[in-house]
Amino acid sequence: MSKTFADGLHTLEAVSLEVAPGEFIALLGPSGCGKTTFLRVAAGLEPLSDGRLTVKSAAPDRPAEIGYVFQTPTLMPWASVLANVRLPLTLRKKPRKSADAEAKAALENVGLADFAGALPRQLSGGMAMRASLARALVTRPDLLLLDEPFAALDEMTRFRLGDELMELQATQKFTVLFVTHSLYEAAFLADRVVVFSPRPGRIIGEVRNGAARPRRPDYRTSQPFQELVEELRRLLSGDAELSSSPQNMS
Ligand SMILES: Nc1ncnc2c1ncn2[C@@H]1O[C@H](COP(=O)(O)OP(=O)(O)OP(=O)(O)O)[C@@H](O)[C@H]1O
Repeated sequence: MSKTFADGLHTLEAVSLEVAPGEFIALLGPSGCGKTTFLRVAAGLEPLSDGRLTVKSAAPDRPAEIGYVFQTPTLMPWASVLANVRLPLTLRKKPRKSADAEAKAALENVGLADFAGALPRQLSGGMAMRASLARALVTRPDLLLLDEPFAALDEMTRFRLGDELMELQATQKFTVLFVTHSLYEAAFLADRVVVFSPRPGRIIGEVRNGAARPRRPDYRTSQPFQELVEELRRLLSGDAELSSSPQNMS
């Protein structure tokens, strides 16, 4: 698929990617190469200029369900955490009682069961991101799109949320497209890291990580992990804007 915006900006060029159900894909690339645009196209928020993109549903009787997590949690500040997480179900006209039950279960899955009645401003950054994740998962999506979800968080919280995301995916089996600037985060989380060129974004390579998932935190200090990061660094070398310093390790 390719994407050129109305103002003529050619953003994605002949991107071809096939993703298997349950696969965890990390998208890496220099700033402005079109990673967010790629997610927006996948979510149906942005039309394509050329080519096609299909998201298949796991169930034959309904269209594919897609969840989207943004870099900032984008919670409604006036509504409780429960109401925020319930929102996608409310928009689907799900009866209140079952919507509440499902939203509570989603909050429990992300460790926020005790904060259902809290307002977003009462949450830490990591907790707000957990609530955002619960809101995206409450519809049980086939495909979860995450756009640098942990970028604004401190390093320990990034580590913890990465571990938790991996656990959630292991039990709920959704497919993931995860945009990040951190090669460490990509190498830790993904089955496959797809690397984009500078704009117009093309796929210039991909690195597979066959380590069993969910990976334990100590995988981050293992030799295979370090080698994978090096391979990614080599693939990206020359991309000055790509952050690859150890403090971004996740
Ligand atoms: N609606 C739009 N109209 C015109 N240009 C746009 C639009 N949305 C994004 N762009 C441009 O497309 C290019 C790619 O943007 P995009 O946000 O997809 O890149 P990115 O790889 O996610 O960047 P970053 O890593 O900095 O978040 C940028 O130059 C951006 O300004």
